[in-house]
Amino acid sequence: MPGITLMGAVDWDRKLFDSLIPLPEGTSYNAYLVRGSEKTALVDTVDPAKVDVLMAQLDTVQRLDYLVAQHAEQDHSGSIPAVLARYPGAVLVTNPKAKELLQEHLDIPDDRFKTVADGETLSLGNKTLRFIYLPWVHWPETMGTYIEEDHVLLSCDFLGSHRAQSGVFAERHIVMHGAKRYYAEIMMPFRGFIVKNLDKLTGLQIDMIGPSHGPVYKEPAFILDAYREWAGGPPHNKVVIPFISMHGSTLKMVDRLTAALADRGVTVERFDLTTADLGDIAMSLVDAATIVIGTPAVLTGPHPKTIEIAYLAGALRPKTKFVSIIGSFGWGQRIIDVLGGLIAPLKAELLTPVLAKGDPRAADMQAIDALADTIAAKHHEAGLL
Ligand SMILES: Cc1cc2nc3c(=O)[nH]c(=O)nc-3n(C[C@H](O)[C@H](O)[C@H](O)COP(=O)(O)O)c2cc1C
Repeated sequence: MPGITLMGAVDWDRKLFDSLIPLPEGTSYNAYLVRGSEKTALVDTVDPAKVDVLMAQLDTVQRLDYLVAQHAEQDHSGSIPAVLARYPGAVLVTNPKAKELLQEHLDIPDDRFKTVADGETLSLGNKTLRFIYLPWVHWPETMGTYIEEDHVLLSCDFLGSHRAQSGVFAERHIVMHGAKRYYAEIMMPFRGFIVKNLDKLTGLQIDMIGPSHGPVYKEPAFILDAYREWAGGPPHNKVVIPFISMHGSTLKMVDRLTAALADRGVTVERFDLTTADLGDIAMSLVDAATIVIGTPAVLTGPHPKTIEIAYLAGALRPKTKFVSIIGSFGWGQRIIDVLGGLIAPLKAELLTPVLAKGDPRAADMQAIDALADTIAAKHHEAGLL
């Protein structure tokens, strides 16, 4: 797009995001240079680990009038101090909440800031930046920048993807995996805000979307539609079973439940927590109607690997309607108390758990079949099956 240049850094080698979720396709930190007839603005910077890449790109930019900070998180804001030091006359443009966070995180002096209101515009001459607050996608201060003359939306983390690639633009079938993984980990807890922010964008003509991670969308409709479905659509006729088994008893119950659900027309996605990728589990949770956690008793409670996943599910708050727990114990346990508390934020209905003492017997397997019956009936009642 004339006058708008993608800058920033592609991070092919980063292994984890938030020191938690694996990045099988890498990621990128996008900055955008917008040159108007009178002024030049840079929108966002890069993770400090890549500051040299951005600085080399800026060798072609003699004068920078504005540096726009859409988001105070360090993977976009961490190189702001270096850019401000290079351009002593540049004004840091952001919203009041982001200013507060930037000062707390990066100690930027007060006199470098200009704060903007929701909807306020900033003229660069023949290009006008309109700032659109997009709160809670995924911090309280996040905002986007709409370039009015070009109908381009720089959407911040909203609508982004974890994907490193050599080209600028997104290909739908290639980007969707990284976009859904990104949504699941970063955006899903804020589903209500996502729907509101999508509504806020509906009046705008948007011909192109430049997110802060991953490739640029030349045909933005598909990512907007995907977000609408992920955040606001109904869950699918699907049960996610994250499980672990030390000696095989819980595994037998998981196998039985998988088969019984398949017989009843319910899709199952299983994750053995000894090897499963947290990002894959998070993606699977996006549209799961039901979660069943499988665990043996370990040191009174559930296996620690299932504690992590129950906590994560509770924190990510997918649109899950039903939950249950299956597993095996030896002599005494508090599995339901512990896991039940962790998944409580889901506000899902707890279907009667099945815990076998030792190796599961016929009665335990019948209880598993009954759980499958209940799940199928619940999905049917909810109009999913
Ligand atoms: C390290 C360890 C700790 C255990 N702690 C408990 C416990 O606190 N309470 C209990 O009822 N069973 C406990 N057990 C027994 C297992 O829960 C039991 O053997 C169960 O059947 C194992 O299921 P699995 O075959 O799916 O691993 C423990 C087993 C192991 C190996």
